[in-house]
Amino acid sequence: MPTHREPALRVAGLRKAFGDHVAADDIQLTVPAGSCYGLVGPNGAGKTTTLAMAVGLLRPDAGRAEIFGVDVWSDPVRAKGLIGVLPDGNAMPERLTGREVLTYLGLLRGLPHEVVAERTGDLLQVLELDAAERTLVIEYSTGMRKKIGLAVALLHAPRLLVLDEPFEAVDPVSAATIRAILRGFIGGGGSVIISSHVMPLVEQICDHVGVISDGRVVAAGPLADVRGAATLEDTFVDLVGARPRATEGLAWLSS
Ligand SMILES: Nc1ncnc2c1ncn2[C@@H]1O[C@H](COP(=O)(O)OP(=O)(O)OP(=O)(O)O)[C@@H](O)[C@H]1O
Repeated sequence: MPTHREPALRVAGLRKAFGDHVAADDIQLTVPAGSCYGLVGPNGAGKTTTLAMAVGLLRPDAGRAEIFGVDVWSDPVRAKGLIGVLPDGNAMPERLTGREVLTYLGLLRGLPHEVVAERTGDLLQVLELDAAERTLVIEYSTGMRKKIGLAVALLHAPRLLVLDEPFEAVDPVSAATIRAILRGFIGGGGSVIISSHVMPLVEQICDHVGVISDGRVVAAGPLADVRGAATLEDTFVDLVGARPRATEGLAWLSS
């Protein structure tokens, strides 16, 4: 039986290879309940692969993942009921309006009609998607897609939000709205994991951080412990190895 003392997410020994390429290798992460956890790493480091395995979207070659103590792979229905996921790429019904998407997915999750209607109205308003009431998702901008994805993730009032690049392609005003929603969610007892490349943002909203490089966790823990006296950006570059490329190779750019 899960208890409040269980971590929001615990993964151990997670591994995934695509052909010869090991995208995630022996990943260990613990996300304390009530925390905002930033998963950072360079392009192709394995963040999306790790999160997809952690939430039951991608079957690992080895290892386990637990949400509040519930095993994602042996008890998927219970585990998935505890989480709201904003996946990378975000596939969703496209020929529906935002309101229709939320209504459809809310009813599919078994929420009562009046609850779906109330929450849908609230989410569209708070995320400022209500002005695009007649717009189909297929016509949404990338930032609007992130926002409707976040609304879908929040709709069933999960205990843990897992958000892959929630701020990518989102304008500063919408980013501030999303940050406020996440703060409110954590203030209400929720837990959040976000993957991001934007270190100042992770530093601003996260209290824990995990750094992934080449499919491995190279640092993890409370933000203050991981970054020490430096900025997260500097720590990150130190940990993953700065690889500045000589610009002489682009000499043709100089006039
Ligand atoms: N379905 C797949 N088939 C083959 N290779 C894959 C697949 N998914 C991911 N990979 C590879 O696994 C590695 C890790 O990818 P992943 O998307 O997890 O990285 P990431 O840290 O999320 O990167 P980014 O920040 O660029 O989104 C990359 O080398 C990627 O090319």
